[in-house]
Amino acid sequence: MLSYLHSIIIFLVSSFKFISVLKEKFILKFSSMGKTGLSPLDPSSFSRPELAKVTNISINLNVNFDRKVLSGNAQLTVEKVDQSVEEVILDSIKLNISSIYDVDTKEKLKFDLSELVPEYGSKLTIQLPKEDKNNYKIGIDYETDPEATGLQWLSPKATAGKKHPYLFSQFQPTHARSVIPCQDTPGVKAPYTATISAPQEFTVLMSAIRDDTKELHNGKLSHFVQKVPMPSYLIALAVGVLDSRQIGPRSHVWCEKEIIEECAFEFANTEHQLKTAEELCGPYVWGIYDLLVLPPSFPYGGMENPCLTFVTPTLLAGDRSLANVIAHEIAHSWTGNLVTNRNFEHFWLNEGFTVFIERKIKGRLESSQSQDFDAFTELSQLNETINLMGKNNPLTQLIVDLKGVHPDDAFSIVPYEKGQTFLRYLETAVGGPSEMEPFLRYYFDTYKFQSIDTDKFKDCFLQYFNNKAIAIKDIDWQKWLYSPGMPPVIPDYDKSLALFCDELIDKFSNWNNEGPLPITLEDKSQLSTFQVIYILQKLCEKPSQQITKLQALNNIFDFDNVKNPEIKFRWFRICLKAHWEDKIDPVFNWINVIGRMKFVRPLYRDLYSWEHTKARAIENFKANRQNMMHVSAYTLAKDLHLDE
Ligand SMILES: CC/C=C\C/C=C\C[C@@H](O)/C=C/C=C/C=C\[C@@H](O)CCCC(=O)O
Ligand SMILES: [Zn+2]
Repeated sequence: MLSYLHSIIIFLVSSFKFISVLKEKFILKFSSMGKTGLSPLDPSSFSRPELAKVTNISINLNVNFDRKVLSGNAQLTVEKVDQSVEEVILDSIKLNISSIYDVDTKEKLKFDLSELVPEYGSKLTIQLPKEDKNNYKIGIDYETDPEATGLQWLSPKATAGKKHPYLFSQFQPTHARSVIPCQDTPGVKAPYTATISAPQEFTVLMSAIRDDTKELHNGKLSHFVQKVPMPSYLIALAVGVLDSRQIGPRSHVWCEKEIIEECAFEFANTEHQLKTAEELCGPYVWGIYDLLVLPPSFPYGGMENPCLTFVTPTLLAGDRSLANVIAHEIAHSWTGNLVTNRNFEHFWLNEGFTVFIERKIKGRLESSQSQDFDAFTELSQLNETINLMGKNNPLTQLIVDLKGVHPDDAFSIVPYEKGQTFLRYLETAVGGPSEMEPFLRYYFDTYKFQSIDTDKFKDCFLQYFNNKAIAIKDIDWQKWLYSPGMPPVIPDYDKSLALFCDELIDKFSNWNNEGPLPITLEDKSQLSTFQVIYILQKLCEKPSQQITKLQALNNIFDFDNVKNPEIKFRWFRICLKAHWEDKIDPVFNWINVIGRMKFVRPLYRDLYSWEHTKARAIENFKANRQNMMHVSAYTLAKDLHLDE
């Protein structure tokens, strides 16, 4: 009787398991997220790589500056993962597709382009050739829309040279689909090749190794190869009249000729940073590490496009003080580019790790005090951001739910700073850098060329440190990963570089505006750029200051004429908070030139929240939005409540 019962139980359990597996397979295969058709594995993509996946991308495109379009074709190698499927699903936004075919047989293939879902694009379903084989080569002839969200077409007047147009891309998070029909999810990695034809005088650069350039009678063809599999968001393209200068054994800096000297000087330490990163992380697999300094409208500080980091010219402080952004982009060569977040819900795996490594590079090249000082300063910025977003806002969690939320709307410094704080906490728990750094190399080696989620990292960490059961047993993973607001534990950072700054801030705050300002030129001469930034950051977070006090501070620091954008930005914010009318025009002049959202968005928000400048801010945005990249115009419209 007992054994009979036992058999029934085993039968029920295994049937239950079998049904669950079937159910899971069924759900993965047929479910779509509501009416949108977005993937259950990546809420920002229509693609279903778990059924049929793209394993290679090859593009042939012609650059037409007059029409602002790229036209040509993409050839995708597709592998069936589930042998029963008959189609492959891709992402696209406003691609004008003329034909889809089997590259080997030239047979036309049926396809269906779904209705456009704003910001996500259209699901492109392609019927695979009937022939049963492992790999299919699908050709797609198409051209991009002049408003492609991943491209910025600049008129000559928006460049330094003022003579030639310029084109650059920014594909992260989901804009590759506006240029290439592809599985636009970081869960899919593929090598790529590209042949780009452009007018003769232009240089074409991509996030790949350029292996050939052919002069044609009416232009030139540039050919690129990226052998390392990478996600679509790392494909990048720039076309401009460019100059270059070698800055290291594997590095050139590219930019317009007007700023080549400045760029070569500013980024002269790139090879030191690369070597330090390799000591920390392991071999650099991408061959070359070039930098492209873009025109000022580029929306981010830097973008880690493999082989060719894109950077904003706002890093050109003249004193190499902002080179930490280069350390950040170099660190991405491992964190993000080699080991990649499976979808953008796990973006902290890309960015938290990158900031953590960036600061370690700084620690080794400068000092552990400056490494901690950066973390401490940014903690203050994190606090400001979380207050703005709301302490209970689910988007302040490390792992976020992006169902129905576009990644461009979720972006903030939270995954960066809360992520690095978590890693610092883990490092302390396991016994410090001498324990954590070998683990990091093990982690990169274990997951190189893969896309992973947080569970994979957690498993790897727990398995690696299983000999430290007592040390790691109190880690509250749930709280760190899923609770909103500030990090649950703030590390005990070295604050020695903050002490003198805090003294000066107190002196300034306690000064009643009578007698001389108790901060002198001698005090100023003792401060590093980062200490000045820290002081201004703290003043930004305080209630508004009296304009006369700010004038006195300006007499010492000459903030009005400072070149460093990190200083200028915080100074402008303090001035706007004080309702200092003289500063309104300089602020508008600045935000009409630079496009880096880190600076432009808070300044627009400040202008909007001051009744006196609100209407002008809206009017100014409307007049300039056509000169902005899609992501900037899209997010600013929301900041200014114009999307309601
Ligand atoms: C929780 C966040 C969820 C999703 C965000 C995913 C992608 C964010 C997307 O909007 C693209 C980000 C691109 C970032 C590129 C560079 C940044 O590191 C720059 C940081 C700011 C700056 O320095 O200007
Ligand atoms: Zn980054």
